[in-house]
Amino acid sequence: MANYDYDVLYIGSGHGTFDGAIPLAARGKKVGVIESGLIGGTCPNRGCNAKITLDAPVALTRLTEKMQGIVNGDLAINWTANEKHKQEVIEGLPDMIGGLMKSVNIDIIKGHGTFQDAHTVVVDGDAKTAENIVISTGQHPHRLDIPGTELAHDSADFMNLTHLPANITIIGAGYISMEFATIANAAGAKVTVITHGDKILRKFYQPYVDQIVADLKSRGVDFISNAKVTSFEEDGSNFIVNYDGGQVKTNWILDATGRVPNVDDVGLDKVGVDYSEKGIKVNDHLKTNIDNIYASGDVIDKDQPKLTPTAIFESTYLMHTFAGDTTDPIDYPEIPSVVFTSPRIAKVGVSVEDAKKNGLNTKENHLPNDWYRQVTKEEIGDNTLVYDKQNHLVGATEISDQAEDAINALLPAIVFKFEPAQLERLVTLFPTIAADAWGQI
Ligand SMILES: Cc1cc2nc3c(=O)[nH]c(=O)nc-3n(C[C@H](O)[C@H](O)[C@H](O)COP(=O)(O)OP(=O)(O)OC[C@H]3O[C@@H](n4cnc5c(N)ncnc54)[C@H](O)[C@@H]3O)c2cc1C
Ligand SMILES: NC(=O)c1ccc[n+]([C@@H]2O[C@H](COP(=O)([O-])OP(=O)(O)OC[C@H]3O[C@@H](n4cnc5c(N)ncnc54)[C@H](O)[C@@H]3O)[C@@H](O)[C@H]2O)c1
Repeated sequence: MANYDYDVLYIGSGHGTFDGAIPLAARGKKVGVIESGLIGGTCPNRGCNAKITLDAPVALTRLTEKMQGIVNGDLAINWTANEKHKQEVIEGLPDMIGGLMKSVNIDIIKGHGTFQDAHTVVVDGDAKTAENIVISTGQHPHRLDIPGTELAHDSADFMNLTHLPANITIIGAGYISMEFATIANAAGAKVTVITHGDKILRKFYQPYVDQIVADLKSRGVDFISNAKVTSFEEDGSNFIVNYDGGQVKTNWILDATGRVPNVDDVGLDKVGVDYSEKGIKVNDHLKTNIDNIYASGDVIDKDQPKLTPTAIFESTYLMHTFAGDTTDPIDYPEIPSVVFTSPRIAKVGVSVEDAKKNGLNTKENHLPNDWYRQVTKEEIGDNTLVYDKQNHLVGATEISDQAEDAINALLPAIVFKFEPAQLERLVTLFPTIAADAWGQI
């Protein structure tokens, strides 16, 4: 067998890599990780962790708003202090993740990796060879191809703002648009959202999305729908967003029109790896069309949501493959997703739409009728539970302040198809959101 530098070499150090690479190296495999940016990739440095830190005061102000009269006094978010706190929370993460890698003798190779051949990746002129290579290069923000596109900013720029612009215009109607519209509005910015269709958060249950949009509108967020943005212009120190039906003057533009897989500049054509604009094509073993080259995380062209838990599941699956634990194909469980608006919308499993199409039973609950949600005077809250013909819970979606935790609590029953007798043995703490999600309260 050829003498390679590594058993497994990963390009990229995000969740698509490190959750699997660390236990793999701990089991004695020689592992290398190439990273051109911050160790840990998007989620810790400019994604989930940063975003949820900025969101925490939003959730707090929403709670105190509802409790006015019981607690007195308005709260205001100090943006500059919030951004600084976010930075304090995340700035140690690359060293922490890098430290975990080094503790199991993973070589961290700083620089941009490109394939030279199927077993060789070159980083700044240095060739690194490996028996197996995992492409885990993630995605980057999509930018509108219009005049003045360079005047807009992306999600990372938003989270690094040390001062909040008075007026922000957001293009797009997905996760980033809705989460950042919520955060910016709560911190005092005038927010306008421009969408090219009339569907917001199109992958989430629309009656719940409508409630989020109505709430944001009541808080002063403007929505301009069915608008094709045609250009951005400078207007002194401000900007103009031109669209087919008019224009918006603004201090700051966020282009939130999606993310694009990092498939360029990796040398994929050189080694003949198949890919498209949706990402790298893999089989049910996460293997590309080249025998020893795999892919993991957001860069894969897949039906599963491009989220951190999916990337963790894939890197863990590849760890078991490379360690020799399994030759089975990957078997994805139901993967939950949540949009961290305030309130949140979360979901897992069979959607309400599919349930209705397929004649499955659905049970709708209006949560403000539930005493536990009355504790915090929750006003916006609904969930729909979906049951199969044998009465197993197979899907759930919820809009509420703690929808993410409610869905997490229901997850085991959905993934493992718990029987009623098993449910009886699940004794949850009381009173808690997990108990409430099960209808035990
Ligand atoms: C604003 C935002 C908020 C998000 N919030 C959530 C959330 O709340 N929950 C959730 O589950 N998901 C969230 N996500 C998605 C989540 O961040 C991604 O699904 C996850 O980070 C994917 O991990 P990955 O390892 O596939 O890619 P990444 O984390 O993007 O890692 C890829 C790494 O590869 C490196 N790289 C690329 N090309 C090369 C090369 N040629 N050589 C060397 N290195 C290279 C990059 O520098 C990067 O560090 C969010 C994303 C964004 C942008
Ligand atoms: N809570 C979370 O888990 C979370 C939060 C943020 C981001 N993410 C991840 O990051 C990804 C990227 O987020 P995102 O919000 O940028 O993408 P998205 O795919 O959720 O939304 C993109 C939006 O841009 C619109 N759009 C696309 N092209 C356009 C055009 N030419 N003009 C106008 N609008 C256009 C789409 O219709 C859509 O509304 C998500 O898909 C998700 O995988 C997850």
